Amino acid sequence: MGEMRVAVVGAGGRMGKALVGAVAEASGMRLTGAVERPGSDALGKDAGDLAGVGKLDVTVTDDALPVFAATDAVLDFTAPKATLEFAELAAQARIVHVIGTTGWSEGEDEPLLAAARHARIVKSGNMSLGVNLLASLVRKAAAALDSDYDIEVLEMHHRHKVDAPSGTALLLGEAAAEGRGIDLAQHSVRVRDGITGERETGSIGFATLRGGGVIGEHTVILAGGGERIELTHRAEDRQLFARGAARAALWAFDQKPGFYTMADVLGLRD
Ligand SMILES: NC(=O)C1=CN([C@@H]2O[C@H](COP(=O)(O)OP(=O)(O)OC[C@H]3O[C@@H](n4cnc5c(N)ncnc54)[C@H](OP(=O)(O)O)[C@@H]3O)[C@@H](O)[C@H]2O)C=CC1
Ligand SMILES: O=C(O)C1=N[C@H](C(=O)O)C[C@H](O)C1
Repeated sequence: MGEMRVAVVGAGGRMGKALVGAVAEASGMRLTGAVERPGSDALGKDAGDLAGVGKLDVTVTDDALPVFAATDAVLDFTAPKATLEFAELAAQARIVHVIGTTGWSEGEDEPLLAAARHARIVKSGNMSLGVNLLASLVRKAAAALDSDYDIEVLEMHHRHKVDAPSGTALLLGEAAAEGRGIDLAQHSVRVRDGITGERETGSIGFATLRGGGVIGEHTVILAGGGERIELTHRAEDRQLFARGAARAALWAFDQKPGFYTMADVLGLRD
């Protein structure tokens, strides 16, 4: 194979710009398309200039169809509604669709399973090696410690983040639930307010902080009688996620159509 052709959707966003930078610096791929929504200020601009990495001769467009028809992979960190639309196009074009979008409501991402019959989808709430390794550690810790150890997931992000709990917090909560052999949806406590009553044994709690420019910080706490274990990841640069997405695209190119996660890409499935 020659260089892989890669397009970025949401190219004017925080992650979109980081993704354009990651594709530009990666070997084995080149940027061939950049998409934003109709009305965006980014339309008509050069994607490289917009990302601060110099001209790449790729103009940002709102017409996704021809972009998808002329690319091998799409990197998509946008919003759930947009990602579902892009998934249909990626399935029609039978290409790789790397999805970092978070903020999915219960069942909303199910159409992605149908799209994965034709596309190679890699979806994860966090594309970093560190968080996916952390998820393995959380699964092990939750399996090793019984429900005398209360599990809480704490996260902090920048003031612009629109969804909570973060995709990463949910991924870590899933890992804890898997370790415990329970269903997260049945045992999660996502908000506490007022007279909540005592903590229910075996529940998995979530707490959300928002402020400033924090890229992403997550701690899983296992609190027992007389001791507390805390497993923490701190992201210091968005490029971490963008490089992970580029790596996922290269990996997925050689796979059959299907639905994959970063644990598959990184060989971390236990
Ligand atoms: N999995 C991971 O590793 C990571 C995931 N994320 C997730 O990525 C997503 C984006 O985050 P972030 O970059 O900070 O957010 P931004 O709001 O900065 O970027 C999202 C971009 O997508 C654009 N967009 C929305 N709808 C469409 C559409 N229909 N067509 C084309 N473009 C569209 C937005 O345009 P406009 O602003 O004009 O609406 C915006 O430019 C979030 O869900 C976030 O949680 C973030 C970091 C890491
Ligand atoms: O919105 C963000 O910024 C991030 N979102 C992802 C999430 O919801 O977990 C990943 C990362 O923490 C940054």
